[in-house]
Amino acid sequence: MIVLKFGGTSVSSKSNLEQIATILSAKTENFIVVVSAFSGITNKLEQIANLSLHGNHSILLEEFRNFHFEFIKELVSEFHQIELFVEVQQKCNQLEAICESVGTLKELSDRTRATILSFGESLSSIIVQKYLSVNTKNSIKVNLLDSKKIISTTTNESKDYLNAHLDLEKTTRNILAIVGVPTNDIQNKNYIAAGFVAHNQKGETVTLGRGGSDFSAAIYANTIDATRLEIWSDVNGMQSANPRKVQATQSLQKLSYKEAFEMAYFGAKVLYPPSILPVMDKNIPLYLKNTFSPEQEGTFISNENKLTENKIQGICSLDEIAIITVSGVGLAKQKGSARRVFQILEEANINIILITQSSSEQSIGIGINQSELQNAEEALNSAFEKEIKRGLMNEVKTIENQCIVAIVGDNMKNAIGLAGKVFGAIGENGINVTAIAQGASERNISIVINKKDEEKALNVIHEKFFASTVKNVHVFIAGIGNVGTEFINILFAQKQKLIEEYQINLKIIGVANSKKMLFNHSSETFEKVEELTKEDVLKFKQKKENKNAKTYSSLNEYFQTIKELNLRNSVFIDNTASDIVSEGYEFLIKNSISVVTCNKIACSSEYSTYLKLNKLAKDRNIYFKYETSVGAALPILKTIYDLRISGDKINQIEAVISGSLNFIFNNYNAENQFADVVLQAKEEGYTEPNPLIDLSGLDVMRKILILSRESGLNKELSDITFNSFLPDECTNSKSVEELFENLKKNENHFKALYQNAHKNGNKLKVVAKMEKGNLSVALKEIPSNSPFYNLEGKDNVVAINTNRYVDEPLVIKGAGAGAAVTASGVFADLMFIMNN
Ligand SMILES: NC(=O)C1=CN([C@@H]2O[C@H](COP(=O)(O)OP(=O)(O)OC[C@H]3O[C@@H](n4cnc5c(N)ncnc54)[C@H](OP(=O)(O)O)[C@@H]3O)[C@@H](O)[C@H]2O)C=CC1
Ligand SMILES: N[C@@H](CC=O)C(=O)O
Repeated sequence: MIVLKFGGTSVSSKSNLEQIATILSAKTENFIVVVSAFSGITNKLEQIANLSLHGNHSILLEEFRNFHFEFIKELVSEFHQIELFVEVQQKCNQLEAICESVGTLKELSDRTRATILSFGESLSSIIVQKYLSVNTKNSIKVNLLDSKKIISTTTNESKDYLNAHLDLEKTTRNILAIVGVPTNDIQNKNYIAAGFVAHNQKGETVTLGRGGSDFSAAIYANTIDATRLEIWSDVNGMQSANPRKVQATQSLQKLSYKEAFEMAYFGAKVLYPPSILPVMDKNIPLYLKNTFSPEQEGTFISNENKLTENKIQGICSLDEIAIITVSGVGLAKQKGSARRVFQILEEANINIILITQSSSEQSIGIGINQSELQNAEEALNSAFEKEIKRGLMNEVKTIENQCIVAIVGDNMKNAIGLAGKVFGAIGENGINVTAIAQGASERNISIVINKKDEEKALNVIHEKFFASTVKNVHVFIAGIGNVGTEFINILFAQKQKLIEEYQINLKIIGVANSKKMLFNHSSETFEKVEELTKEDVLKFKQKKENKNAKTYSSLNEYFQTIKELNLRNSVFIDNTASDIVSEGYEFLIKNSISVVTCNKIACSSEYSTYLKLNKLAKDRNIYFKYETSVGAALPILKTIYDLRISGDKINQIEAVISGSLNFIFNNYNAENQFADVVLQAKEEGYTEPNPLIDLSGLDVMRKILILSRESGLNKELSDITFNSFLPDECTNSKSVEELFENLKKNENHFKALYQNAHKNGNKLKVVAKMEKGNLSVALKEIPSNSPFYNLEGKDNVVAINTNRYVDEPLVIKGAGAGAAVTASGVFADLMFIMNN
């Protein structure tokens, strides 16, 4: 014989009941069907109970009656309706009488509440029984078992009416007396029973707790030694996490009883935790199935705890948690002190969800429901009043608005490094851990964190442990000019491939330019943001109308929004040349948002800033990446890092590291004008937004400064020796237009520089040097025998001498400017972060 339980949603429409009839008629064994109240009915009964205290229950009671009447009309023919109408009317009369007395006495005890709540299942079981026996397609005769009479509990204390304790022995006798000892013969004796309801020793109606219909079904299964228990709901079994909070969850095909218990206890609503024990007791296989997709495998729960290779089976959470800490020297080495704490809480009727104790024994952390915090605090402070006065104990400390994230899996036991991986993942995302608990079984690691980080933590851990889960990366961009646009092109060109081959989904969540920011949000509060499409971003770049594009008063608004969105795996990309943007890095990194930048300003400002940003990122286990700040996508910083980490020492660097200046001096000749060549370099995207930054030598100075710092020197811009090749008039230009005017005016100066070099058979190049701890930048005439002489177009070259590269330098050479190559370097930095 088998037991099946159908939840509220499964029994709440005619088509659903047809589905149930089809499922039942396919069964080859006799069965007991346990049903919940129709969807929403138990909540309605709760409201009726509460309103009856003030005599205001009539309208809802009428709704309750009408709902059942209407549903009956929909389900069965007129001939069968009368009988059911009478049943409903009788029950409603009883219910009304109870509510009236509650109103008169102005007293609503748990005993009365339990009776009121029991009407939902009482009616659903009668109505479903009728439907099953008279529906034309799959008529099934089922006998009604009166759960209220046959499920016995030991309850007689007032607080247990709503959460009664099962008397299994008595219940078994009661059930077997009716059902008989099941045999393998098909006797065509099937039953239906109300879930949730039972009676106590005094014969009063009690309930088995919200979700108790699962428990009822498990009790029936236990008592009749069922060959299986099937719990049918509207989801495909137990999921690896709550699909409302975690994207791309997976159905768990196999779980052990203990794993299922942990998952259910920590919030997996698909199964009421107490239901596990009765089936585990008799090793009865438990199936969680979807009424609306019966062909889906669902979840199979059994005694076997090595069913899957998964180290982690699921991740779940409980919110509305508070942590209360009892501490003081009086706790240490005092036998029974922990017992006293727990006893005080038990006497105050407070449920303890989690416990941690420091090994010094001087503090005990206890996780409880936030709603019980005040009572718990008062109870403990008053019980320990004397000890607190004597300084042996501290007043209890409380932390509110917490949640517990629980990671569950039998195979976590002895899985080395697993906890490290979990804490690494959440730490990298800036999530602070308030408390940790792990049972000796190692089946559950519980982490207490701030409630605001709940979804972030669940998703981060889920993405880390479920291989087929696509990891979402949330990208925030500043700047969609030359480099920024190419970056967008690369990202969208690669997006699908990254999802399919690398399980990484790059989502652009925000973009900003010098005046506006854009997020794809539907409410004013930015509560839910969706990713931006390529079209959104390009329209924003073109400054086309978009109701979501917001003019900010300061870029801090953008930074603040990024922080408040609190999305996991957040990366900020700076594709600007703005100091306002680079000033925000510290804030972002402090909030565990990695930064990728091609903007050189931060790393070439004060040494202390450069150091601080790198240290902050390292401390938070996140990334600050700026490979493209020197030589665009050429792997220069990476090479220096690799050399140094392997114990080498950078002794000298000689480099041409301005793509624009190399291009300009390669293309400037006797025939053309200097200003025109500079304009061409600008138009081709090699110069800085303001070419004066290149021509003044500042760009090259910033780069050699960054190289020196990466090589281990503590240098400032003011330490660099530099002789400008620009006439003062050009250097003092106040705008890009004025610069070009001044370049034209000073054409003779540039021609003279060119002709001098040309006459000597040399080429002009701006060379940066780090030698014996000194930095210099200079425009030089390069003779034809120099390796730099043939450096074409916008190319860069960096020659590095080290302890290992002594006679011949290590040389890195290639395109050192250009929007496309730079964007590819920015993208590579982003991928580096994702892959690490
Ligand atoms: N081009 C190259 O070869 C290389 C460039 N780089 C670096 O790339 C960076 C970008 O260069 P490029 O794309 O040519 O520059 P662009 O001038 O083409 O684009 C700059 C972008 O930054 C935006 N911006 C400016 N100020 C701010 C601000 N305060 N807040 C937000 N956004 C702002 C601009 O917005 P708006 O339109 O509103 O002005 C624009 O979208 C520079 O730092 C450069 O040094 C690095 C290596 C090589
Ligand atoms: N303006 C720069 C571009 C890259 O940093 C250059 O000319 O090299």
